[in-house]
Amino acid sequence: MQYFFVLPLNYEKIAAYFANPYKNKCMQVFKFGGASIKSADAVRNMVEILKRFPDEKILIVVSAMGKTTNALEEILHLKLKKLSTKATIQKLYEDHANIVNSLFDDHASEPLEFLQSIFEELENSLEKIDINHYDQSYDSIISYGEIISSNLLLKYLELKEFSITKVNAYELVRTDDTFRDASVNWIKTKETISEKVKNEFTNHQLLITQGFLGGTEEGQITTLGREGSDFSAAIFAYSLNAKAVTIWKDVPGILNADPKKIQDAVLYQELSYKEAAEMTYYGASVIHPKTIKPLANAGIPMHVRSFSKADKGGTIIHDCKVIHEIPCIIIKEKQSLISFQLNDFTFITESLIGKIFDTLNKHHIKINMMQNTAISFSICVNDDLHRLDQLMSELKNDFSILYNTGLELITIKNFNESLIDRMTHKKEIYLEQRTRKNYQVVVKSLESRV
Ligand SMILES: Nc1ncnc2c1ncn2[C@@H]1O[C@H](COP(=O)(O)OP(=O)(O)O)[C@@H](O)[C@H]1O
Ligand SMILES: N[C@@H](CC(=O)OP(=O)(O)O)C(=O)O
Repeated sequence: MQYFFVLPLNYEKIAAYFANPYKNKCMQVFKFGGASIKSADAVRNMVEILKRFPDEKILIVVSAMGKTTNALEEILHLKLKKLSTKATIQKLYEDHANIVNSLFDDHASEPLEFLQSIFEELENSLEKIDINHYDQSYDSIISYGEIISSNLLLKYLELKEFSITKVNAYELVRTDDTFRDASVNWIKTKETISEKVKNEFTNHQLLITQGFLGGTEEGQITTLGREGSDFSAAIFAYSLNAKAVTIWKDVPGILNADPKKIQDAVLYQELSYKEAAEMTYYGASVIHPKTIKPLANAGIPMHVRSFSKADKGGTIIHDCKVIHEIPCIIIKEKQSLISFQLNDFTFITESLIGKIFDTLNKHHIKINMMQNTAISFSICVNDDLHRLDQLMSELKNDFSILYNTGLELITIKNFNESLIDRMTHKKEIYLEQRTRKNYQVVVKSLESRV
């Protein structure tokens, strides 16, 4: 008699191992987000961080400076509403020009020329946007933030005599044409990145590239979803089988709650990939939700460290067995609750739910929480007016639709009753769920009401 043993296999992990069995011991990926390059002083601080690693080959992934992406979104929306964009563009230009003048001093003329020409290009691109192709127009405009920051930082790091060159993520991270939420073609991306980047590292200590951006086979720029630069760092690390990724943030690392919202939050020194992925799934905005998977599959550790206290270790996310029992609070803002109902006492059936799911999928809307009753089906999703308008106009003939905006989704892992009381105090509860370990609630703050 023959016996067959069937083992549970993680095919992606095995494929990653065979594709690249040896860690690229000499290179790592650093990601600097908007906050870490928001001013001239912040950029000088970034230089000090890089000086701490003179013997390392580092691929630097940068986001747009400060709140540039929000400003570009505002410019796009003004343009689509046929309102004047002049003042907002001028302010964005001046914010960048002030940083350039402070950083480059006597050498500012060339970066200022670059800045002028790229802002002219931005204005020309704005003339070409097409409301019928909103997502594509969005990517063509919003991508300017990272293109500007990567070029300015390259020039500054050259001035500071680093051995550095730039590679463009929109030529290397190959995606489909799902604009605003592009999917990565991992095989092509890995091929392109390893070829190009290895080549450039033979002559340079540092490479700089844009976070958040990708590109289609046809050369159109795509974006990976808001706050997607952490994911970009993971894409590059995975493709190069880097030794580690470090994300430099304005917090000491990952805490059991956002320290800007919960005063007594405590730092995790280490987290397993699973725990970290779960936190991002529920909406911990410190890391983009797609970041952990490629790193976990390739076994690459990720450090989250403070850019203002670069001597501190922060949090390491890696393959470890630690399971934290302390409560973890995740507050996801800018939520909408949409309820689909039938007015004739028809029950909500699987086929009706199926129709809602198909439409959500078509418009790339992700559900953060859901619940059904006999005659209604409710979903909590991110406030994205453009996508939600499309969803509701497509389903309005089948359902009567109620919706509330400006809500918060609060998740408490390892909850206790006093914490639930604390978190729901002065809040109106719209939807509530609990399992043995997790508590979730959709609320509206009563204090913010007029
Ligand atoms: N659990 C958490 N631990 C640490 N920071 C958190 C957590 N949840 C949310 N945050 C927020 O994440 C922010 C850092 O992420 P983000 O603003 O995206 O950084 P960057 O844009 O610089 O990459 C912090 O300022 C903090 O307010
Ligand atoms: N600039 C993009 C991508 C990004 O990840 O930015 P940050 O690293 O500053 O969150 C955004 O704001 O969405």
